[in-house]
Amino acid sequence: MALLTPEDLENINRQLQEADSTVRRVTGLDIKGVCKDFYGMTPCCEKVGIVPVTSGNGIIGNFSGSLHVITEYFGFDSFVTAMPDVSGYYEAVRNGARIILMADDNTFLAHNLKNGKIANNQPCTGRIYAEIASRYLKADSKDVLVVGLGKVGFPGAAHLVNKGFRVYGYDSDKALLEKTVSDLGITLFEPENPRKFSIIFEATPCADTVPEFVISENCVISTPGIPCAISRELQEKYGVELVMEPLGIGTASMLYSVL
Ligand SMILES: NC(=O)C1=CN([C@@H]2O[C@H](COP(=O)(O)OP(=O)(O)OC[C@H]3O[C@@H](n4cnc5c(N)ncnc54)[C@H](O)[C@@H]3O)[C@@H](O)[C@H]2O)C=CC1
Ligand SMILES: N[C@@H](CCCCNC(=O)[C@H]1CCC=N1)C(=O)O
Ligand SMILES: [Mg+2]
Repeated sequence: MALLTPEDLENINRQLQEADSTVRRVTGLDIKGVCKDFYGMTPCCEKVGIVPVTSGNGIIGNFSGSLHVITEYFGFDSFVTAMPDVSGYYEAVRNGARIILMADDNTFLAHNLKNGKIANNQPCTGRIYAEIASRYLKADSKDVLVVGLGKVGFPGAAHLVNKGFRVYGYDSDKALLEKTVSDLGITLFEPENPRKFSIIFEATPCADTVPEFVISENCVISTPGIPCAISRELQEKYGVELVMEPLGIGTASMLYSVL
């Protein structure tokens, strides 16, 4: 499980603002606008209780604090409980939380206590980054390259198929790639038959997973993957619109999905 580090989350407010301006350039909407359109709901100050969890690798510095900044940025009223774990959950409910946000090393959830809806960060992240990529105003076709078909990438690829895009899929795990190609009916991307894409979605825990020969001028690379899928040098050489942010866009997607 690729866990966030406190460094990934430094100055999350600036990272969110930078990502928001890229999303606005790419789609014509800000992140809130994409979430509203995608989920058909808007928040009206729901109270969010953020509960730190000490299991496994334990509390990650900046994680709860970043969720506080992120929830407020998207118009929610949030608080981080003083206690972690069960005591923290109790505290959140007693203090009027409508939505609980908490994460162990394997699952990061949002649970709306009022309507019973529950969300998992991995599919919510995959879908929202795929949705942003699919709304690229300057796309030259409906062809999309998806690199990484795991817990985040697969739901994103499935969403793009449902939206009628022609998905070319790649994953270093050949067995997984073969299964996904047949399950989703997508096209196997073969690096030996290079071609360029104006829309690329990446969700892997490795750097430099998008090769130069698929990058077209001013293409969008929408990637929750950490570390970054392309080098700063390639980003500048091709004027790539890079939609990449470590926690906030995925969290917004979770919250809107449980409204
Ligand atoms: N920015 C955000 O909001 C979030 C980011 N993440 C990050 O997204 C990434 C993916 O997360 P998961 O889908 O849960 O991981 P996962 O392990 O379920 O899937 C990753 C997939 O990438 C493939 N892969 C690894 N190296 C590759 C390469 N060089 N080329 C092509 N495919 C390669 C693996 O075979 C695997 O199928 C992780 O870095 C995780 O930290 C996860 C959740 C939220
Ligand atoms: N238990 C810890 C949080 C652990 C979060 C681990 N999960 C990730 O790092 C995932 C979530 C989005 C991206 N990666 C705490 O409460 O401080
Ligand atoms: Mg994110």
